[in-house]
Amino acid sequence: MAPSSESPQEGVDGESLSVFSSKKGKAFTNKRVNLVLDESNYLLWKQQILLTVRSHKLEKFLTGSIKPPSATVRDEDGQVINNEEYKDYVAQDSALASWLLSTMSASLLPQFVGADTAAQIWQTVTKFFASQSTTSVMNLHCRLRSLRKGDLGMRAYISQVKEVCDALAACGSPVSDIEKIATLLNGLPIDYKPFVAVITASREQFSLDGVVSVLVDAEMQQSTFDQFSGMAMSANVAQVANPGFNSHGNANTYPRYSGRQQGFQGGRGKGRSKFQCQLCGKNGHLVDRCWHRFDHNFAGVTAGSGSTSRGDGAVSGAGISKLRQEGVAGVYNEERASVSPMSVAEVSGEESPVTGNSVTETGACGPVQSTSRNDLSESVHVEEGASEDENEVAEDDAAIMSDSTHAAHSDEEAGGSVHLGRGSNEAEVANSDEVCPNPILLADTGVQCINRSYRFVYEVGIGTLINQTFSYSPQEEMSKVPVIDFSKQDLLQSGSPKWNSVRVQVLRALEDYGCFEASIDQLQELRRAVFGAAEELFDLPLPTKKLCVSESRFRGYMGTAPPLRLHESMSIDDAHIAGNIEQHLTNILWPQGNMSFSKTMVSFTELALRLEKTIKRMIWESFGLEKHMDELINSTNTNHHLRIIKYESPETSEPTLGVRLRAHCDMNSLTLLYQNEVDGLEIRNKDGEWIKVTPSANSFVVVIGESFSVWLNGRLSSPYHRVTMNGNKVRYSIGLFTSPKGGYLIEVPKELVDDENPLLFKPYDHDEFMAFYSTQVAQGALSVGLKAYCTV
Ligand SMILES: O=C(O)CCC(=O)C(=O)O
Ligand SMILES: [Fe+2]
Repeated sequence: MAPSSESPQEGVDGESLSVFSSKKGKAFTNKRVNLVLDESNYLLWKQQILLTVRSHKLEKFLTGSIKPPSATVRDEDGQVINNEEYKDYVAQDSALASWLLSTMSASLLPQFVGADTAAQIWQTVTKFFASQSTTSVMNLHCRLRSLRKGDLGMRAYISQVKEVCDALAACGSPVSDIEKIATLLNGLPIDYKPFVAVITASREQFSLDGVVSVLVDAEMQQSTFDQFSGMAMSANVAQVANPGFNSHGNANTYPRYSGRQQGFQGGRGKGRSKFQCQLCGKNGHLVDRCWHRFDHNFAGVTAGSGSTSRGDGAVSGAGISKLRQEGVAGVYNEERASVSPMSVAEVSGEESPVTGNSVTETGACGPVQSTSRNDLSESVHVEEGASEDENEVAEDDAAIMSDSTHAAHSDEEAGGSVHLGRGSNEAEVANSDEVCPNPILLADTGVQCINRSYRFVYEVGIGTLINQTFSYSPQEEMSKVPVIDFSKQDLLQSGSPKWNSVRVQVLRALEDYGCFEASIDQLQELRRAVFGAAEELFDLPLPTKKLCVSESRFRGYMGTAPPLRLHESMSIDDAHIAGNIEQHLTNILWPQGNMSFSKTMVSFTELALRLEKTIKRMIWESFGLEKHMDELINSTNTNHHLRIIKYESPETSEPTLGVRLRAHCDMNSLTLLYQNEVDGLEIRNKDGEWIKVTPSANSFVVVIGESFSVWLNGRLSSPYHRVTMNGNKVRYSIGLFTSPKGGYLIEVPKELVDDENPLLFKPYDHDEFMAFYSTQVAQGALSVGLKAYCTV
């Protein structure tokens, strides 16, 4: 006979009742939080408690909004009997109350004497900290106002601001995002003025995370620029391409430009929609730029998603499954899921969380003279300081002024060894008889981590998987650009196992680094001749070299300008066209002829071109764009620009010791670089660390450019790179830079657009963009980079 309540369902809803079972209560009391409440950590404690309690649907017990059922009920005979539901209620409430007390430090416990229910305890704790807070609210506000960055690192400074804001929130005096932004900006040194101006003058308000992102990048730029004596910080502004704003207030005059503020938040990958922070769950930034990260304890919370975040930055519960579902590549573990502080884990191949289209690390460096079309077609080298001679470029300013978009994302996957099976998609792989990748691996450290191959299969859904074993070691993976062997490329047939195997590696390398080393045996045979020719060229008298001029800016000879003579280059457009090298280079420099020079450079160009085509084809195939192949190949068949660069050995007294070519992204589609034995190229990885590229004698370094990234709707990103040199040897490098041909509209293939991956970029003409870009730069405006230029 089921007892009926004396006052049936009073204040008790069925759903809540369902958790009253003592069984569940028991499970709940076992739930541990890793933080003990003391005088200093109320906010963190409260977060954890609330999330845990909510996940058990017991919040009403805390707030007191649930009323206990009647203690007695009448049975069918009208006899008063004890109400089982009441007993359950008391059991549950007591379990919660005692659990709450167990999360408090002993010094606080006396405050709770007499508080018997969860609601009473909650009230007491809230009051206690509120009353404590009132005494300190004023102090905290004063402190907030007086915070200054000073010599603190940017992250430490942001952490301080956050701490005080959190303390204020804990005292019931929350600080709005606008106030937080104002505080952050207010405490910056004068050097950051240009950035502050950009943020405050932006038509669309920056989000807090956007500001954090800008500041973190600004600091990095600052340190890059510190290496250049006498360089005005304001010069950097020109690189802060925040759509919708420029120093002349006229960036939006360009008709196709949307003016939407997406600067500082662009990024790499599939689509804005998935660009979601793993910590706070908000869209538009990833965890490394999340305001919530800036706690001492790396606290963060995904309130909306119901995941619990702990003081050590752990993300658990729903957070884990969310990360896993989305293929986030941070190292995590079921029990103690921690996202590495520096891990800007790629959420399904997201676009750069860091700088998007806005902040470049390069920095503008003074006026650019030419504004004509075709002036710049790859990374744009900008002069610092006026050079008297049109053909002379201040050496360190072969500084590159590109619409740099940096992809600071980090896939920190620890390793294991994976054997890929066959299958056309994830499901097939899973059903395959062959070994299929496991989504979770156990790394050497014993920590579970995401298996990159699994994610790869899942995301790319490639048609045929190759039986291949990949082994991962985190150290190796993050410290060295991948090397891919193309030596048998002539034997490679699209679709052959060898081809597919290389293709997989290419895609992965580009996803992870935006570049790789392509080793190709044939290159070794050309090596001596190539660098002999380069030496011969730059050894020519200056007046002879200056004979090589071009209508295009940054073509022909660009020499060094005093006082620093550390960089010169010779460039030729359309190097792939038969006879161009001989006609426009050799015959000018050596009127008497120089067959061996021509032959060497032609052979080199041919080899590079073959490789370039192979790589492009592989990329398109990886994204299922085969049917566009002819069109795509055609559109990039021209505009192969060959540049031979000489980096003079540094002089020890030289103030800019180190950086020879500033950090930049290439704006063209693909760059192939070949260097002599003197290393110097560095690539910035997803963790923001510079890693040395030490290519072998038979390797090209292949770097993806912005244009390709746009074409692929943001699927791959162009990496920052730079050249640093400290030795006493001369460095030569030769680059083949491929750009889309002018007059051709680069349009994102419809295969790359769907609900998950909305169209990010409008069709654009590369030459038109370059003309627009160089005009902007010449005007000293904030440069709108390629992605901002054609963003939807
Ligand atoms: O010399 C090198 O290795 C890099 C050159 C480069 O990045 C460029 O010219 O865009
Ligand atoms: Fe470059």
